[in-house]
Amino acid sequence: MNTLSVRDLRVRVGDGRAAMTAVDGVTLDLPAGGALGLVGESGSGKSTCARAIVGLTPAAGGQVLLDGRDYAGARGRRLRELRRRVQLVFQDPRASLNPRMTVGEAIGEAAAAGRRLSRQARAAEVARLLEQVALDPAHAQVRPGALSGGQRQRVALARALATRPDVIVADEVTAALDVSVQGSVLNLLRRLRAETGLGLLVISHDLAVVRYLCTEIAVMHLGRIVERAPTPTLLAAPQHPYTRALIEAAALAGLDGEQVAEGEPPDPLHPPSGCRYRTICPVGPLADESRRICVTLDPAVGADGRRHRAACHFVPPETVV
Ligand SMILES: Nc1ncnc2c1ncn2[C@@H]1O[C@H](COP(=O)(O)OP(=O)(O)OP(=O)(O)O)[C@@H](O)[C@H]1O
Repeated sequence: MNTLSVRDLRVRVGDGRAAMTAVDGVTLDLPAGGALGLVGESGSGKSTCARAIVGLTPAAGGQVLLDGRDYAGARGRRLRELRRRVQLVFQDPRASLNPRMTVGEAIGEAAAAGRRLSRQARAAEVARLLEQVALDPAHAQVRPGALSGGQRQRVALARALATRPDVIVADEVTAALDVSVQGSVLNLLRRLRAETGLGLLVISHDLAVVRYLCTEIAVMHLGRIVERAPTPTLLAAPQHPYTRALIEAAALAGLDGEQVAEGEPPDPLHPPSGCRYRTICPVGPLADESRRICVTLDPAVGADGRRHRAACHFVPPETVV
């Protein structure tokens, strides 16, 4: 059974001439206790997707299902329930932790949301959560400004755990940290998942991060999922040219896929006309785009050598939802 299922999610951002579809029909499934990675270069729409899942950005269409119940467009009590069950942890905990609250107050407030806890029970819960993220319970007395980046991220995770969520959406949670502490936060996430049975949706531009944490990876490009497969399969036998480019770039950069090797990412406001993968397509650029022949192995679109349609997607066999 999937804890979290996202169906055909669409999100529009920006206004007027700058309006664009940042998330364009995304479908994802996170099994209970599973770990799914969402990778793609900067601007591909990963964070917008995460924000829409927890209702921070309105969806223009689609469903966000938790145990089969749709929370897309939820308000009031249902929105609070969604945000209790799906916790979003951001790249920069300074932005999400109130600098005026002590660590204990921030975690205690989350722990007490929606249930009655005595002062004593709240303090005990804060201490338990701090221990769970490998911080000394004495940290409850300090403010976030007195902590290191790695410690702050642990506090953000403790606060997320305080609501007893089914899923944590970890959006670039190690990107702002020193390399020396990135590993310990990744280990913590892995341990928490094993200990608590939490589902993890890991959002990162860094293939090494999702490879380490996730059993399955979905690749996002210009607002769409272009490929999804179990981690070893995706890394060993990528089907989509964009996935291949991402993996090649990661190999060049020591498995950090920040920049696809083919140059600048396309401008999402003005996506390429015709086939959006033509620059990385195995066929290569064609003078006359209307004559592009699809060489994918997917019998529905390419094995018979039919032409690409104007906005054709590369559809690798068996891997795309
Ligand atoms: N509120 C907004 N107003 C206008 N454009 C937006 C807004 N939010 C996101 N976008 C645009 O939507 C696209 C997707 O952005 P998003 O942050 O989701 O990508 P991302 O893959 O998470 O990249 P990054 O890792 O750099 O954050 C980008 O082109 C971005 O500029």
